[in-house]
Amino acid sequence: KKLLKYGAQYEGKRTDAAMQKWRSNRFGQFIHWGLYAIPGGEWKGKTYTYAAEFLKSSAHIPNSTWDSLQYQFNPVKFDPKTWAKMAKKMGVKYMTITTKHHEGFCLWPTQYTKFNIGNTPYKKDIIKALVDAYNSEGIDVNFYYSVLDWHHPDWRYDIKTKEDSIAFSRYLTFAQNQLKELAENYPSVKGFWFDGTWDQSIKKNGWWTLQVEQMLKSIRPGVVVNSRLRADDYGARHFDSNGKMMGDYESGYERRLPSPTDTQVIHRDWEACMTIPENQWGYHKKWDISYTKTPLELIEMLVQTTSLGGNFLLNFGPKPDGTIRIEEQQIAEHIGNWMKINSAAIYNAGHAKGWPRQDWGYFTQNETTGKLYAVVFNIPISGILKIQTLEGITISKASFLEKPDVPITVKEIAKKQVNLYLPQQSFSEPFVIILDTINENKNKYIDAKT
Ligand SMILES: COc1ccc([C@@H]2N[C@@H](C)[C@@H](O)[C@H]2O)cc1
Repeated sequence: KKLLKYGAQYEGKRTDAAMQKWRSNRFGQFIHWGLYAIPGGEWKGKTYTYAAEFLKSSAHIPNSTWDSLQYQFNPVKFDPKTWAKMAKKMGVKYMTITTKHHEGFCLWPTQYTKFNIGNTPYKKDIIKALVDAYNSEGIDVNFYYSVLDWHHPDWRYDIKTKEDSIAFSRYLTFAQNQLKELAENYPSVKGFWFDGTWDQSIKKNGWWTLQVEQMLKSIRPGVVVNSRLRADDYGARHFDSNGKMMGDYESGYERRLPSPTDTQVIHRDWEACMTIPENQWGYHKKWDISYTKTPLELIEMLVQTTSLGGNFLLNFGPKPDGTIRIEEQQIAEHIGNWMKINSAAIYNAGHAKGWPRQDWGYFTQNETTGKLYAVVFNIPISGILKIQTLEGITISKASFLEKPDVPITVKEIAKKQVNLYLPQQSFSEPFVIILDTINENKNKYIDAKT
């Protein structure tokens, strides 16, 4: 065990109300919006297939050229209420917005750099507009902030010389001032999502990452900070050199989920963030240059994440004119229709402890009432859902969440084994079954002697 000054500050899940709200939200909308939306993955007539928010590096564009995009940023069709209403209908309870991505352009009128929304034709504070619109729909707002900054002259990837060290300490002061500004000027912010913290320069300054976490929590008590901000005394990230998670939730699942049988993640808070295309966070003019996930795939990811006690953050990349592309609107609507019927299995729900992984889908369990849900994606040929129950428990009743009066026959066939006989009907969407459980009659079954 190492003695750490900048390691994990506490162990186990936070139990305060703010964290319980963050956890119970479960489903969030990620929004990546910045200057990169303007070229949308294309430069000088060439289409770049790598992530559109990385076009500056993919196309080797110098700062002077890239930064002048700010004089073109004018989302004349931007209406934050339209975005917030779409998000509400989709069923998200929180939204995470890029206040500043790696390009260094700030969507709020920061006093610490001119490279911000105030110096664009649009002028207005996009962050304030989004916070107000989403909060008025009852949706919590978190701020994504990239520590990595391609624009700022004092950014360093590594600290090799005295000059690097002097410049980078100026950068760390700049970044901390911006974060203080964000925490103070937008008091309803509920969390900070840090990115761009993988370089040596940050790993050599773990102290700063703890200082920032502590500063944010003193300005905004209850605010939630992701593990990706944090580096410890030895440069270990997300988990300190003693294996303890830093920050309030693990944010290592990016464009991937834990396996459905990963029993590690259920012990901590975590969040998976997901693109709809294979790998595009910012707007790309060409939607189908890669595979794009279907609503059903995304719903299954949301349910799988919930079943493992995590949050699911689905990304949208708005267009430079301020509208949401039609493909994303259609996916949002499909997911929203599903959530309207089935959100009881998602909101304030989490891992159903002790219930083994099943082939037909996932168990989720309401954290307050203990109500147990089976979310079905794969109906067996037999039409019988075979359920292996928790030790000592059996199922007394099963009913469809959407149509409680449609009977589902329940038959206990052996110890901890129950059959649910589904009605002969076709299902076009994943569906939820509420399971009522009782203690099983212990000596009803005889185990074989072997
Ligand atoms: C392969 O390196 C990277 C670096 C940054 C990212 C950023 N993290 C995501 C949350 C997006 O912001 C993406 O641009 C992705 C891959």
